[in-house]
Amino acid sequence: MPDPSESRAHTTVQYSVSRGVTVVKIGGAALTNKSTFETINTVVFTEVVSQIVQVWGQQRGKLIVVHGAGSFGHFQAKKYGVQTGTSRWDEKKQRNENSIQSNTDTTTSDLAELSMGFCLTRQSVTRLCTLFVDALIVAGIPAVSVPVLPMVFTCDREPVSSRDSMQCVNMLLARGMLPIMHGDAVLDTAQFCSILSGDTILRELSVNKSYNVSSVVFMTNVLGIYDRPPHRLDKTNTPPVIQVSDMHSMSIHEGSSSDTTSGETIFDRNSMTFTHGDQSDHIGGSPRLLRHVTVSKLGSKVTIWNGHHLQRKCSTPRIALTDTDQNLTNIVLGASRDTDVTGGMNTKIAEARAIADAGVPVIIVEAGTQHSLQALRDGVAIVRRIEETGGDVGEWRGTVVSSTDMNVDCITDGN
Ligand SMILES: Nc1ncnc2c1ncn2[C@@H]1O[C@H](COP(=O)(O)OP(=O)(O)OP(=O)(O)O)[C@@H](O)[C@H]1O
Ligand SMILES: C=C(C)CCOP(=O)(O)O
Repeated sequence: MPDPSESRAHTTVQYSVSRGVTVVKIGGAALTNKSTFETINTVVFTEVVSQIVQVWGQQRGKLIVVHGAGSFGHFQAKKYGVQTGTSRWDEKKQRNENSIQSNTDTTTSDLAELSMGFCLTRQSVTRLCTLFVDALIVAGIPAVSVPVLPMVFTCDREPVSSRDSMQCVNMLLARGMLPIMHGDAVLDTAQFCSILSGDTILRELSVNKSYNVSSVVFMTNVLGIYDRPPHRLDKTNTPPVIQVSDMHSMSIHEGSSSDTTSGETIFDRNSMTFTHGDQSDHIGGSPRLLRHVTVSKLGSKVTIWNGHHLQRKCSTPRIALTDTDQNLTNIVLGASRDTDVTGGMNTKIAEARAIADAGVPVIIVEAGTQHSLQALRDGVAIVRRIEETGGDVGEWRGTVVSSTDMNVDCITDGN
């Protein structure tokens, strides 16, 4: 899409994006108190804003921020089934296909209800976005909320966006402004509406060739990916177990029946490698933080079935695992919260894998910490160091997901 204002000579400063753009997702688990309806985690929220202010001089024109929903949006989406849209009725119809009962009236009122759920979900996440953007503006950052609704729609929950549709984000970067996007309710061509997770927006931005994305940072409420759920909540939920040591394909079964996006995941051990952190990463001798997850495009034969009842194949995201560390036998992913409609850590790892597959290194780090500040300042340097030292990054704590097919040195650094 041509930009009329770009074709005229003007005196506006054009910010260079030669170094590459950093796309950061601030997870809802960090920004909000996820278990209490529409509440902010003020400590982390304030620290996140402060860290953006600290890096702004260096990152102006090279930073895109996406935030998650946390205790905003998920509750409404769950209540009204926005994530599954009309597909749940199609499923029901299929199951009852021998029934002669007409359901036209039900469908009309159900659609009205679903529409209302769509509106309420959007309003809720917009409220969080307004709080976040307001805080950034008060702190002196030219933050601009960019809704995904007109840019991205989904087809069977898979995002569809054109290169041009995201042109506006590039124009904001070039003008030295900070685009703020967020997970949202979007229109779906097959099932009326759907939910687009902030995690998936990061994948869209990274694989969309309109952007020169050099690194992606997922900030959440834990240090990174652990070999088992780091929180008590997850342990009570019958977590799925991935048998990485198994010679054959492995399967996991999600524990929570109310999570609308969880299902069965099959992992192929031939294309992901894990490197553990050192002993200091052990918390009370239990969960171990993974420092480096290596993704290989080769042999990544993986399938995810979305939804317990749908049993339908989805082309992405795809995850694959390989164990080269003899100490590691199981990776356990906690079932996502009952109120969470976007799949929790499972979705994050799947999207991180897809992004790494596209050649962009990913960092998963705890928001509002010295580790997130370091990742914001120079994520590529962290990835390089991990690649070069095999996992030794000194005091830094987090998980790097990168591709074995990717030469990190090739990522341009204009400075
Ligand atoms: N093996 C694991 N390693 C790390 N975290 C895990 C693991 N299994 C489950 N988790 C949970 O995943 C949660 C983070 O995922 P979640 O999707 O809630 O984060 P978010 O992206 O910050 O939130 P939102 O989706 O609302 O934006 C953590 O709180 C952690 O307890
Ligand atoms: C509207 C919703 C629920 C968006 C979900 O986005 P996420 O929290 O980034 O997964």
